[in-house]
Amino acid sequence: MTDESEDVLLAVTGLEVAFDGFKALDGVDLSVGRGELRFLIGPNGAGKTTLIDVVTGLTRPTGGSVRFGDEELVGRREHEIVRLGVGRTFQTSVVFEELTVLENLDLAASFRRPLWSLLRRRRGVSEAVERALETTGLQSLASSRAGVLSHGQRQWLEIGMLIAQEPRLLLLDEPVAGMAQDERARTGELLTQVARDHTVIVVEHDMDFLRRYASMVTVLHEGRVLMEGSVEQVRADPRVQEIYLGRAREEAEDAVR
Ligand SMILES: Nc1ncnc2c1ncn2[C@@H]1O[C@H](COP(=O)(O)OP(=O)(O)OP(=O)(O)O)[C@@H](O)[C@H]1O
Repeated sequence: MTDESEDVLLAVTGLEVAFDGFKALDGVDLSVGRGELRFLIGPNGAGKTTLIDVVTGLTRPTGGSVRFGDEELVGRREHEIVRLGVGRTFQTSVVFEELTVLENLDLAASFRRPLWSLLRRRRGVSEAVERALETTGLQSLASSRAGVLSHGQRQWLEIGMLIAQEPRLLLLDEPVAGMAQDERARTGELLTQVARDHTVIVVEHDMDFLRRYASMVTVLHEGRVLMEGSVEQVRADPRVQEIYLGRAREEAEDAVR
């Protein structure tokens, strides 16, 4: 999927991040094509969140480059990167509980709106918000307070808030963590749907979820890309079985079978 002729949206090259001499990222190369749904896996401390933090401008790398289309992202500030069309979710929620679902979406959409359009009196729901409501299936909850949503609905709202900002690239950090089985399935469908119009990178550990919804997987280990491939290739790789699952191979094979 990532041969050189492909239309690449995100090209990470030789990325390095050091924290007090410890290399959290140690020469990461990663190329993600337009419209791809890419899964990123790796054991605790592999550098997944650090990679997302660098792409979104939260952490400054000590070396390397992050190209997003024609733009270099390294050296840019977080809000500039959002404006260029990169959106992310955090492991902690950013939803305002006292506001309704619709108000949360509207507020999120306003982050990318130019100032003049915020000052202008707006009527009704913007197209971007309408689309986000529809995609996430939250229409019937539009006027409910976000505080009453279930864990899954809240995650969908957060994804909706990203969509409302009309990004070209979405980075999602463990979107199904803590979800019940039916919510996971709904989230998998949602990601598949979102990936029809966006490029999506998802950090996710759950092998069962990957088996169902992932096509291309990148495995990070100790700050480097260990391998890339289909879910089947990744599952079959003995290095992944050993390091990713962090146990004896025999035990790991049972776990991913
Ligand atoms: N601000 C920081 N200061 C010092 N060390 C850090 C900092 N942020 C991350 N690290 C270290 O960098 C390494 C990579 O961390 P990171 O959070 O990116 O891993 P991860 O793959 O996202 O892991 P997890 O699955 O546990 O979230 C870890 O060893 C972590 O302790």
